[in-house]
Amino acid sequence: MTPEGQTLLLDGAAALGLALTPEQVERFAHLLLLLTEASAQMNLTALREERDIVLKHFVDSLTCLRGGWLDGAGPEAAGPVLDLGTGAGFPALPLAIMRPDLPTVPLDATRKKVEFVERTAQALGLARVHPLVGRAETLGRDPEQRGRYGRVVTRAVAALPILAELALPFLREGGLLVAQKGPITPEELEAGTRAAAEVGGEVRAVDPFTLPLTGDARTLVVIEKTGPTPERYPRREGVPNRKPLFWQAT
Ligand SMILES: C[S@@+](CC[C@H](N)C(=O)[O-])C[C@H]1O[C@@H](n2cnc3c(N)ncnc32)[C@H](O)[C@@H]1O
Repeated sequence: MTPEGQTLLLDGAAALGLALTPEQVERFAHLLLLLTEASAQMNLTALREERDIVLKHFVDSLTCLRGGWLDGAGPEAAGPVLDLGTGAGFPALPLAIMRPDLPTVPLDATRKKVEFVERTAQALGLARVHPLVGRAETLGRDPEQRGRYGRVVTRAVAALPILAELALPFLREGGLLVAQKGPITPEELEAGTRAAAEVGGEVRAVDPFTLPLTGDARTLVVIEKTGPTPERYPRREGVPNRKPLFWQAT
């Protein structure tokens, strides 16, 4: 990582109230190198410039720590953290760099992305990261996965009603979905609120903010699992996206 990239990382994290240790900066630099090398070989992420990766992947991922919603996750009684639709490992890998104590499960339907996340977590010495390949619709019905997690994080994956249907089955009651999104319309929020109620959840917080240094609009939406998810959810693969609950697919 160039000195300019390191300054952006430190400034962006500081704007979120996070002071990075030299070891964390070193791990982010290593992640940047591995991501850049792998992106030359396969279609992992659209971002190629160091500035974009640092701000729009690393700092953006760290915004899942806003509000302290992930506090309390991790111990056996609270349950691990699932990153639903992790892609090249966002937010899971930056989160694990900040919180190596948290058992974190990055999940994605695309095997080559999950293999990249697994190799990278090993190379960075992030021993509590255990990636999983598969569709959320199917894994959310697997008795080993359903109700296993204390938190689900998810960034840039789907509209809120779809996320509610895919994520809530994985959570224990009292667990939280922390969804990192761009700007959210009142219609999407309304549909997400109704979908959450349908699958056993309630919206706890809607936190609009701007991404440090870029000024891009972001929203953190937090949904608590307040009751059981009915057996019929999630619906079979592809249906939540094609026919989102209470929402017109675009
Ligand atoms: C736009 S990418 C975002 C990746 C990453 N979260 C990020 O912010 O860079 C969406 C990812 O979600 C995954 N995904 C979408 N729907 C999924 C599902 N139903 N089950 C598992 N993975 C899914 C896709 O394979 C893709 O890698």
